[in-house]
Amino acid sequence: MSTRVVVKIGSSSLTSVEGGLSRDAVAFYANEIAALKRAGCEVLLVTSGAVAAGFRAIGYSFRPKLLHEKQAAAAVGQALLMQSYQEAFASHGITAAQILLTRTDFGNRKRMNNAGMTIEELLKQGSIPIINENDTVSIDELKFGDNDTLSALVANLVKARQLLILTDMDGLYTGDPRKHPNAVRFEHVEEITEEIYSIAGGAGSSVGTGGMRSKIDAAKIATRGGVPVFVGKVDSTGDLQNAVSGHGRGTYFDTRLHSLSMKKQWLGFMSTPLGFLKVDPGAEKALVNGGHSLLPVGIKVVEGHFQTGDVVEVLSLEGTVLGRGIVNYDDEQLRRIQGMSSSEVIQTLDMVHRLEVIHRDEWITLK
Ligand SMILES: Nc1ncnc2c1ncn2[C@@H]1O[C@H](COP(=O)(O)OP(=O)(O)O)[C@@H](O)[C@H]1O
Ligand SMILES: N[C@@H](CCC(=O)OP(=O)(O)O)C(=O)O
Repeated sequence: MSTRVVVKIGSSSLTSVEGGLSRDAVAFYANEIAALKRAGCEVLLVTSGAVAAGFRAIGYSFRPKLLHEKQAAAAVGQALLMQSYQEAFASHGITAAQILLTRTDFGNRKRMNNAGMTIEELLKQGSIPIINENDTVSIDELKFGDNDTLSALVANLVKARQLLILTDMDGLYTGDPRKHPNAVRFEHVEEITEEIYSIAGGAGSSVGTGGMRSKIDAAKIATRGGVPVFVGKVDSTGDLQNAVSGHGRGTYFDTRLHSLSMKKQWLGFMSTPLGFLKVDPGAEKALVNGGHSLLPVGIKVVEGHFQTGDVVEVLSLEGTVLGRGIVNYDDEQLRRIQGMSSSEVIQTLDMVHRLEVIHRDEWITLK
């Protein structure tokens, strides 16, 4: 069986000193990926670089800061980026395919399955799927924000054997090495704890977005879905193969012993919550530590408009996200019964299908 890997290349690894797209960098990564394919791997590429490739061509002298300028630059740059990849891969006899996705594509199972089937066919034909965020339509809640999260969702979708997030830093350090020269690198991270989050900072360069923090977010999504992750640097011939075989210059994140089902992955990382519930400490404990369902009695605040069967996010009274679940009531019913005991609920509503607001089987803890 061939090894299926997802490689994510960030803007910081693709830009020249002047801030534009580096064709040499594109050619280098195409060489590395072609070598991997020759060694029997199926490779998917998630790449940033559209803004970098397009901002000069559209007429800006600097990388734009405003959202609509970035989107316009990305629209010009995406075509140039693909042209570069197409040329680079063609020299290895590999056909490049473009796939543009947004967060809502993952929130909708049909669209997600369609993306999955297209990718499978491309891989079967030996092409390389090249994926970027669809910047034209991606704003605010539609946005992944950075391609790290996108790469993790893609890795889970295609059940990759490994996700390799390539960046300008050779892994996760105990602090951002740009600010803390004595910081030490982690070779392995077994579990992504609060402490790991606290040491991961934002983007180090003017071209990257999200920094190490968004890579940790991505590693969490992928490892919970059963895909191990490498975050590090690939800048010499053979580095990518070394990274795949466990000898890369970077940090390896291990998978959780029990990975989440696709249903729970969807619930936790791909769905779009239509409402928010704030719960008291008793309900928080029951949901997060006790493995229990959420009952009306623990609900303090109901926000948003949702129907039975929609996804809602549950927060503590202080606003910490505890998790997500599929709700058994619409928002109007829930406003009437919030804080009530089960017997009060039965007296209040004409018909009660299920007493639990969220059943434990339809819940994922995110805290
Ligand atoms: N604890 C840390 N360890 C390593 N790098 C860190 C850390 N905290 C923040 N960073 C920064 O994250 C940057 C990589 O993220 P980013 O600039 O978004 O790159 P990319 O464009 O590849 O996604 C590094 O250049 C580094 O300055
Ligand atoms: N979709 C945007 C990239 C967003 C971005 O900068 O991501 P990254 O460099 O991976 O942190 C582009 O192609 O320019």
